Amino acid sequence: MKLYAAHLHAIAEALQNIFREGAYADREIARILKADKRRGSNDRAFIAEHTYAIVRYYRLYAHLAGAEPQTKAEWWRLMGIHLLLNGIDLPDWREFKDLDRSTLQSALEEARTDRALRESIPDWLDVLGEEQLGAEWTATIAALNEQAPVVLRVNRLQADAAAVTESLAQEGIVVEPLAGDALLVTERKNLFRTKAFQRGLFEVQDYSSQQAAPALEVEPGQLVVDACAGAGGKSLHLAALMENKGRLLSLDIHGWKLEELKRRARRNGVTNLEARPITSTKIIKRLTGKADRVLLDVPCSGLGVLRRNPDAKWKLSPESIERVVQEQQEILTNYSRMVKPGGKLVYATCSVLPRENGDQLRAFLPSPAGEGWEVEEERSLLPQRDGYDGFFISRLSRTR
Ligand SMILES: C[S@@+](CC[C@H](N)C(=O)[O-])C[C@H]1O[C@@H](n2cnc3c(N)ncnc32)[C@H](O)[C@@H]1O
Repeated sequence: MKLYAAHLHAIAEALQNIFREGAYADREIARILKADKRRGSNDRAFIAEHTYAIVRYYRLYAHLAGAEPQTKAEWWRLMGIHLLLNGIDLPDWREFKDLDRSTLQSALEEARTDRALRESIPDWLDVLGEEQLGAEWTATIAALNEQAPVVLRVNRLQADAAAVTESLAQEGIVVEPLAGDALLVTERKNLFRTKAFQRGLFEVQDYSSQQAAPALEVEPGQLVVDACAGAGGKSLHLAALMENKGRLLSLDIHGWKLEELKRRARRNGVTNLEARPITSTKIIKRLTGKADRVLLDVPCSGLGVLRRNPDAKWKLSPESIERVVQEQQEILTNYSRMVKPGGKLVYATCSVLPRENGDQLRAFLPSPAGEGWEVEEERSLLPQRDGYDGFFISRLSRTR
């Protein structure tokens, strides 16, 4: 494989911004790719793939390099280590002069005996993961370091699986049916430029995440509240399941996320959705006892989606997890009031930690707010077992 210095410059710049300036990996990679319009799709794929891979294995590579990179030359050395360990021969450039594959391989063998180092995660996270998941943690964290499969959800308001498959095939993109409305993309391509995407025939959504909206068992005509709607991945799915009938209220504390949701709703042909920012407790109070269904896709550590956001492991801390656990309990306590007797609620996270998942239900049920509630279903999806993002989906019903 021929290496281009311009690509490595771009990767080094992205890494510097992610690790030293606190940039989010996905946004930084998008920015870097946009900055030079002359690049072809292979160049873009190379830059994105290797930047993500280095973010994923940053701790391990820094260990092998002997220090955390600060200068440009040190970032080049780290990239050299990554490329060599992935079987890519290095050109005779001065930045790579003292790197040798067999020396690196033996250092790697030694490092691999330490799980936190091998999986490139902070020590505190390794301790927490084992405490929370026991023997399952080793396989879970290894699976979370793999590349995520790309999955689509057919937008049933405007198409069916056959129409999406056919439209994508015309643009050279092959998909395979999974279950439900999910299609697996077998080759990485820019899906957002396709006609089918622009016409709102599908959304890109992980298979695990696609299980959340159906779990709420919505019916056309109901009043459904998506209380942590964000940019609306699950709201769009709920609208499709409601067949655009009834009322879907999409709430979030961040109005700017709802602006994105509205754009997506228009593209998806959704007509029964109202997006409202939560600016005070009034909106929740007014809905007390009114909703047939409430989805709580709560903020979480994101530990189930490390495949997609590998930089999260460097941005999380024990304190940030504590804070989010507190917020989740508050949201469950306050927002469950919106459900009417006989109604249902789904509590979901993209975390693998029981602390953010089942434990939250166990804390809620005996509390005053949990009176009259029952758990109907609880599912923990794990990447090594189920093949997709780590997710937790539970359905509760309000009996009185
Ligand atoms: C996991 S994300 C939601 C993702 C979204 N449901 C989707 O499918 O695309 C959690 C969302 O909760 C929002 N949030 C955080 N605290 C909140 C609160 N107290 N009330 C409502 N939304 C909140 C965040 O802004 C974020 O958009």
